[in-house]
Amino acid sequence: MGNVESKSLSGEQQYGIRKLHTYGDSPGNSTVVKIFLTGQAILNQPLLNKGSAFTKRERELFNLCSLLPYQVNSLEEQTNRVQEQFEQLKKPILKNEMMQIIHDQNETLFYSFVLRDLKRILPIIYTPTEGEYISKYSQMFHRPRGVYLNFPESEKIEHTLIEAALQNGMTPNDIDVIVVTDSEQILGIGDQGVGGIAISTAKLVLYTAMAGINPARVLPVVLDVGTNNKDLLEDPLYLGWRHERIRGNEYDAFVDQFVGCVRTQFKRAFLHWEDFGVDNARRLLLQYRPTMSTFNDDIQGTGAVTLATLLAILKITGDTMENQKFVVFGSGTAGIGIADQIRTYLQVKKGLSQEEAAKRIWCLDRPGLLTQDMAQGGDYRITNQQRVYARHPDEIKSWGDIKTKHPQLLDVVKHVKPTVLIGCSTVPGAFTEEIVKTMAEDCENPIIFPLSNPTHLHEAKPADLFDWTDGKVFVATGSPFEPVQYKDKTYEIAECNNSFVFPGIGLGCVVCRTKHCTDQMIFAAANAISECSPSTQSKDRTRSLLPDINDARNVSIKVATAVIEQAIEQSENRHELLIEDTEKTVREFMWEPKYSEYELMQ
Ligand SMILES: O=C([O-])CC(=O)C(=O)O
Ligand SMILES: [Mg+2]
Repeated sequence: MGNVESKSLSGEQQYGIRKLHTYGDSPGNSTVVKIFLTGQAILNQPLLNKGSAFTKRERELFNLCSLLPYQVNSLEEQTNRVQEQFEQLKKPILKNEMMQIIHDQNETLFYSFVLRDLKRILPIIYTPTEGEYISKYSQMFHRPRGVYLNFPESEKIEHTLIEAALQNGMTPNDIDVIVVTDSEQILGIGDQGVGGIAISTAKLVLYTAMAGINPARVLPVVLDVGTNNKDLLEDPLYLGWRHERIRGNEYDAFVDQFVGCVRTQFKRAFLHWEDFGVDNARRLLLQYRPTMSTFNDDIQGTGAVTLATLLAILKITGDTMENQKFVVFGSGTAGIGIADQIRTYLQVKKGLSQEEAAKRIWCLDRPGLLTQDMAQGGDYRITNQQRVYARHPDEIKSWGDIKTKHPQLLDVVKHVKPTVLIGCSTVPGAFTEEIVKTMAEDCENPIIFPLSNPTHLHEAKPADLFDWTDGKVFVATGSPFEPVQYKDKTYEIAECNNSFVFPGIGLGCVVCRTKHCTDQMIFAAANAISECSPSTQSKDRTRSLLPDINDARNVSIKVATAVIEQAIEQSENRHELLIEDTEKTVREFMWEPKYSEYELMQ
């Protein structure tokens, strides 16, 4: 990483406590930023570069006069230019590439454009286009972004992380959010090796855009522990460590070294886990959750936004969570994460026992319905987290006519008569017409969420779900979909993506410096989102079940406030805050894309 100045500084001063630039102590916008760099070096720092917006005074002060065209632009004018360039490109992947170039040149300008129409830009810089970019990472690579922690260089972990913070003009203690992936299960597209760095970057872009986390105070991290993706291993352009995935004790020690460094050096950071494989995601969360402020997006984020959408629907129908029968199709990280979130909600909020709560949830995976006899050996290895939902064989016997070894989705729908069907299977088209019609026969308001990502992996298309249920369905999807025209009405489709919830949860945890991220805090977040549902607020089913993405910043304020209030109630806050001031404190914490004034650091 880095340039000559930072290397010599950090060498002299053991990672260099002297910063190249300083934004002041406030996480929000600083009015004056002091900078040690001049000339080209300042233009090469995307967090500092203003491009054509450097004022004449700053051009003199920092030796920039001959390095920039004469005209001085405002941020608004620069954003208009980006807009024109963006409109000229037709293919989403090219737009994505263009956005990366802007991001690497000038972060303020990047966020100014992103926030102009977040709803339109999000599918370009996030799901689904970011998935395409990740799968082509080594071919499309222009320049590095983020922190690459490579297994063969494990002795450098601490140095690399601290150096990355300094590059941003921060000390480790200033870092608010770290997103880490090991890329084993990226979205629904599996093991992507080093390319997974781009999911960490994309999630952090959302923290900044949607929740105002200062972009200088974040670190995107990939743990490159090898890859089992044959195509990548055979690709001569592949940029990651060409080695099969490290497992077992060596893997655990590497992760532990990383987390240990976060805990000891990055004391204020909220650690967000993204797209780990099913065997590691929950295990690591459970291991580290008791001792730090940490969160797994695929388990808790996806679970929380699904819960928020369900709560919004139940507010419309007047029904209750404990009355529902849930079928979860696809029992990987996200599927079991959702099941767990629903179950824990029923336990904590509705007073059900674990057994009573789990009984309301039927989970299927590749072989079919998860059953207890499956757990006693056989051809499918059921995990401990899935075991909670495994059904008693007697229940299946009572169904009689099952032709396959394990009941399939249609059998389950026929016999269970679910009210909620959730897809996390990455099996496109798995919710067939027959299955959906069977469900709708016995159910007044079928709730169907095909959540697999990206778009081409959805279990059903929203338009078909309306057709097959005579318009009775409540739908939410994992990737964005166009509104559906059914009979004389147009229905907005809610994107039930964890992007609605993680930025606000992270913001809340960071503002009050919570010791842990508890289940109660996640329920508070889900409830806050359900209260912002346009459909619920207007009692109009054609409106989206989840808030408009362009309203994301306001939603994040509500979510963060709810999280902090819950944290205070549980004495989890390390930062003293008065409940009355919470929302104001949250707002003041938030960074906005606007230029600060620059002074020379002496
Ligand atoms: O990134 C997204 O769009 C949602 C998510 O976490 C996943 O699919 O793994
Ligand atoms: Mg994910």
